[in-house]
Amino acid sequence: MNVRAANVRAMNGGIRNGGIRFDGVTVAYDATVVLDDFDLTVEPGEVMALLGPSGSGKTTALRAVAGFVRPRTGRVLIGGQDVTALPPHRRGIGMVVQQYALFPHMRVEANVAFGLKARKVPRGEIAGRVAEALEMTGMDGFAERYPRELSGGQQQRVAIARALAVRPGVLLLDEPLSALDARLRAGMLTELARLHRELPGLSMLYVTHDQSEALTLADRIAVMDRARLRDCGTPQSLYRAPGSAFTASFVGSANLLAARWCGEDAVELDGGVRIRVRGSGGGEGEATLCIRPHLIGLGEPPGPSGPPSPDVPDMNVLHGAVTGLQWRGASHRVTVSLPPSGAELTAEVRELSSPPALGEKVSVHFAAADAVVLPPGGTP
Ligand SMILES: Nc1ncnc2c1ncn2[C@@H]1O[C@H](COP(=O)(O)OP(=O)(O)OP(=O)(O)O)[C@@H](O)[C@H]1O
Repeated sequence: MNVRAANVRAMNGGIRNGGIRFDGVTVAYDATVVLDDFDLTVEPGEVMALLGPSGSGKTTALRAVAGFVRPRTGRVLIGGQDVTALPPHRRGIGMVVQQYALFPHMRVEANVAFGLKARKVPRGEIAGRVAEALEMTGMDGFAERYPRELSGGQQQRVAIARALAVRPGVLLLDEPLSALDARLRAGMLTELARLHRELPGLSMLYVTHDQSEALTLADRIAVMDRARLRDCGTPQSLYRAPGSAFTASFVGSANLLAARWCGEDAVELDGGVRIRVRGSGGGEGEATLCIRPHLIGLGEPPGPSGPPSPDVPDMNVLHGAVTGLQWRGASHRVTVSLPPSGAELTAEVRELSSPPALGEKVSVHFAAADAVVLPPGGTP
């Protein structure tokens, strides 16, 4: 067995108590409730992303697991054990925050050893555990450096090594990549995905407001809004069938239009434009129509047997004028204003060789199956 495989095995052997449960957790500062009756379960070995706008309570939820804030009511369980009253160092967690938080006066190896010493790991074991954690994060060879002698990405790897050295059952990550530039971020995301594969027992709770990080890494995403859990599901399920306009706009980009039911499988936009929608059974009254930009085509839809035809069943064809055009390298984003209401739809299409001009009249099309109806509210 090579050194790396041996390290991975040793670390896996040390990971025991994965899994997190928030059981009705409320956190308040004076009269302000910042986490409100929060229930969420992270299974052993699962990566759960906490996604939501600034101030929605993501970091507070993480700090409640770490033991840095005390819930006013409710319990936090790690590996099935109620840890609500335990101090942070007895919870079996590792934590990585945005700003690395390495001790500047200590070499890398001392930084990584810090948590082991604090936990009174026997001296003879520490060097091996430090080497193991540095190897896991690709930082072997940097043990003698000071943090100031490392790049931002390298410092964050050391921070991850430090968190892993204690062989936690739970790894808490608070926007760990947000201080890095885009290229480094992509590399670190791949690294974290690899760690997740190599340490299948390790649960991760990952706070981010970057949905691409959540979509890439998470097994499930918990969407938070104003101190509450809004939605929770796999990235695919939240993307394809979001429960609300809020979730739709946070997980992927979405066209959200105010609409009203007008039949079993149709809604009407302001001004009477009728849209065939997914499913049947319908509803009543106000609704929000959600269509993902990449599911909208520009021009008339292709016909079933070659020539274009607007009569393809279950295809919506709308006509409007171009109000926005963005080139994004591999794609164009074309925004079209629909008369008479002026509601706007944005289509993301493969790069166009001759894009339409602003003001030009165009058609757009999308399948009924791609038009999802959500509860009302949340439209711009
Ligand atoms: N120590 C504190 N005292 C008072 N209010 C606090 C304290 N810490 C956080 N808050 C408030 O709690 C709310 C939730 O903060 P939290 O940091 O959990 O949000 P967040 O979703 O992580 O936001 P961001 O994405 O900006 O980090 C905010 O309104 C914040 O101002």
